Amino acid sequence: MKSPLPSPCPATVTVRRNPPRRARPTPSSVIPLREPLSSPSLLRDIFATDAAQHNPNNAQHIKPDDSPTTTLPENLKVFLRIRPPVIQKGSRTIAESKNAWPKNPKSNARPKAKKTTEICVQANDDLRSVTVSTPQPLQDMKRIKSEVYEGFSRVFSAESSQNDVYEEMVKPLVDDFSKGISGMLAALGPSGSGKTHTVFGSAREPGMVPLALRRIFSQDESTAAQSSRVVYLSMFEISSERGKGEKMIDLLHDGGDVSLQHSVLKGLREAVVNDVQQAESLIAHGMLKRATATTNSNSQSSRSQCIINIRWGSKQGGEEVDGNANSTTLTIVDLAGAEREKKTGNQGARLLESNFINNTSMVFGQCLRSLLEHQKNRNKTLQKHYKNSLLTRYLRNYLEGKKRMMLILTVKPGVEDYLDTSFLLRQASPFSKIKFKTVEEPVNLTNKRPNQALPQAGQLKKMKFGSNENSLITEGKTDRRFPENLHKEIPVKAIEGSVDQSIQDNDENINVHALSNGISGLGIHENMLKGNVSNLKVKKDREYRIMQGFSKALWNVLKQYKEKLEGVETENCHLKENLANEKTRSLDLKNELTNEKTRILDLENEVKELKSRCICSKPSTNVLQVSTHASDFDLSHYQMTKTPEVKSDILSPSMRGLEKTETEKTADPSARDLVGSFASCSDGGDEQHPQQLEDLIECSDDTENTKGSRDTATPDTCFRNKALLLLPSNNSSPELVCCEDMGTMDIPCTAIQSTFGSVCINHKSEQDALKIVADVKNLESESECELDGSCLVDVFEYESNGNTYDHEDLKDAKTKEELTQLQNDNDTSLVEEQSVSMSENLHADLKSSRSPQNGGKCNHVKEEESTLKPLGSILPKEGTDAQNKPKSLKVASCRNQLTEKPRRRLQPAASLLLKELSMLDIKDENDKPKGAKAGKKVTMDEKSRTQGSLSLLNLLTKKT
Ligand SMILES: Nc1ncnc2c1ncn2[C@@H]1O[C@H](COP(=O)(O)OP(=O)(O)OP(=O)(O)O)[C@@H](O)[C@H]1O
Repeated sequence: MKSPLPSPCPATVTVRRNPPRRARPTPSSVIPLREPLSSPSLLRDIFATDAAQHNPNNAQHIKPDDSPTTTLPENLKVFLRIRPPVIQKGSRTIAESKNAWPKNPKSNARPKAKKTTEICVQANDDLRSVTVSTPQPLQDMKRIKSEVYEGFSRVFSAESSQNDVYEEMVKPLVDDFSKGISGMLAALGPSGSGKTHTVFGSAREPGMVPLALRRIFSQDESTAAQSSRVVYLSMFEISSERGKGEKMIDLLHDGGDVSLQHSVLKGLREAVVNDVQQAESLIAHGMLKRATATTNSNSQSSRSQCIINIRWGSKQGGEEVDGNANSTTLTIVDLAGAEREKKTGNQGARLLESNFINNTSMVFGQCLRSLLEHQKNRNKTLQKHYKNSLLTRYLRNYLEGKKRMMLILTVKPGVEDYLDTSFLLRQASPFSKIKFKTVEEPVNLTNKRPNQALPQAGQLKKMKFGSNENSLITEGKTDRRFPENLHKEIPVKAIEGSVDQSIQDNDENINVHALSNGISGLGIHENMLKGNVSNLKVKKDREYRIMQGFSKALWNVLKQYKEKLEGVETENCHLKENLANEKTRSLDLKNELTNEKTRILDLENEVKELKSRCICSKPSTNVLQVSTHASDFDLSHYQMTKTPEVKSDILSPSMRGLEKTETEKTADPSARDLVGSFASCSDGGDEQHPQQLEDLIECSDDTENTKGSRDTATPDTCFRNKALLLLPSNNSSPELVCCEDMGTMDIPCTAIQSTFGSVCINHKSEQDALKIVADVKNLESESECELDGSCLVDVFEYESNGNTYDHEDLKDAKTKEELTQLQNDNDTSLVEEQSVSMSENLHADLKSSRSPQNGGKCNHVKEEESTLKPLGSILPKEGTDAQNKPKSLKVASCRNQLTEKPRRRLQPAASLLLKELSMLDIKDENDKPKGAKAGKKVTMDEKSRTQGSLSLLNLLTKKT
């Protein structure tokens, strides 16, 4: 029945998966290829075994000593079985027809068998590897022609019989089981691949379970120890509970729900099996109860994981004596087959079942993968995947490599099953590298291990003599039936008390004889009591050691905790101290903060007080008098009346902007329009000078630094609220020049104090300013004072302080005579000195400010040119001969300042002095007119001069 493999694709390759191991296989993993066993050969083997067991000297299978055996590490054996392909034959397949096990009556429907001729899996000649050919449609996509999976202990082809599988796979397991080594065989594979067929088989082709039972019983019957051994059989399934939880059902006994608690099955009853027939009938009974259903893949698909346990027991005096849960067990697991939803088309409850099945298969695989990775790299922790399903929890010891297990993978060879097959092989073939290092205690078939077979002291109370039928497993221990009179607890207690006393006294020789005498009436054999006593002693001793170890461990743990506690307490103390310090610090800081706040408040109050004082006093300082000439603008004509300190401080920076070389001066006609915004403070008093000085310096510096960019910039804000009144010395029209556009400038007031008195002018527009100028000029013309040809201009800067100044006050301005009167009141000598020093300072400043760095040009002036307006263009000209008709003006501060403060005496004095200077006509001295007339005039003038003015004149004359 060979089906042709698909033709190889030239563009594809063959991939070798899981290549053969380099290490030599362990002897136990080498399974000699044998011919299928015939009945005679089986019998021969059985007889050989029996002979060995009969002959006490032949220890081939039975170990004489009771010591635990540590087996060498061996690899997990992974077998692969390829089931025959499904060939449609009527409504039944050939394979199905062979399966003669009783079917679950609930599932009668049969899926449509697909007719298939193409196969994708084929066992290789070495019988240890398999080649999986990629179906033609998938070859181009996967670019793999075929995959070779290696490392199997044996690959069973579709032609292999159940006996072949048994001989190669299960027989060694059963043999080891007979030796007292537990083992487990699990069948894995997709749905319908033949797991159940392999495990249980059919009447015609019995599977591994019946074959193993036959083997076991055939051995048991032929041994001399027949009377001392009992085979217990249990069978249960783990299925999904409506897709939510998992439940365990005892398949051999009706209505028995089983639960797993701490690796111990509760509620599972074992059946004592005496012969093969009984065992097979029990299995058949369990199979009928097993949950199955019809799916697209399998007409009788298992919907649960089925576990069969075959356990060795012992008999004493013709009655079975329970061992314990650790007794040798052979476990065979038939997992439900993984399903693809697409393929099975499951829905509803079936789909939930399918999810559960797939999940269990997945967890099973995860456990083994984790074990493999852990063994490959010990640094990788062994993941506890086993917790994720009931089956893996139950099989934990096997899945963690503590007990020996085998795997049989079943696959379907059809092309349509390629995906399932290749997936399973890829996942499971590496499991063959898993190693087991099992520690097993061999079964003493000749009853040489009474401690395992005999009941323990604690169980004696429960022991009841009874029939050797089914026994109920409770917490892993089987109840035994003892005679009723054993319920008399006095002898039992006497035994226990005696043993306890002996252990306490460390008395090795327990008076078993006395004990046996004490209970001789019960008919219990002395040997049995001896065994029990020694067993009890060992147990007590073990418990004592365990408790000792436990108490030591507990003591160490407590010690560590105590140390930790002490450390924590010390740390706590430190933290508390730190906290206290921090609290103190925070309090100090709070106090400091409060003090600072108080200080700030005090300072604020002080500032307020000072401000209020400043507003009240409003001294009009920094009045600059500038003398200019219409034809030749010369800074030397500018003079200023101001205290020397303030003048030098404030004017110097501003004057720097006025630097200009002589050539440029003449070349630049705008020089005559120069507005020296020699700003000064009028309301800050002496305390505010520094700030304003800074502002001025800033302006000047900025101008120097950003010379280019300032051309297009807005006027310097430093000169906001500043107005300049220029009266040229050539008696041309006075010019009012503002630093900013008067139309937009928000000037609350401008106060101009003329030399004839104090005037306060409130104007908000250019027109107002012009009016003021006109008014001042009128006043001058009306006055009888002599004009000396020089032009006195005061530059006044004010700041809005809320005061209002009435324009009409200008009319109340005092006449020049009144001013002169005031001037006379002043200390003329002081005035003269100050005037001289200021004049000198001014000259010095101007000279120093004319540096070639800025080409002698006044940057500030340049900036302001666009916004400054020559007064000549907006004021009517009153005269053309400036030399003959000099005019004098003064800009004054607010009225309220004048009322509070005495009038400035320096200004009139300075004006007078300047007037005198102008009258001197120093220039004319060089070409002094000859004659008595001229000399006479001079003499007359000299007479009218004061002593101070004379000295000043002398000084100036010397200078010039
Ligand atoms: N090696 C084989 N020889 C003959 N028939 C086989 C073989 N393997 C499987 N079959 C048949 O194939 C059908 C499905 O097999 P089986 O029920 O054992 O699959 P399964 O893997 O247990 O499926 P599921 O996981 O769904 O229970 C059965 O009718 C069985 O008789």
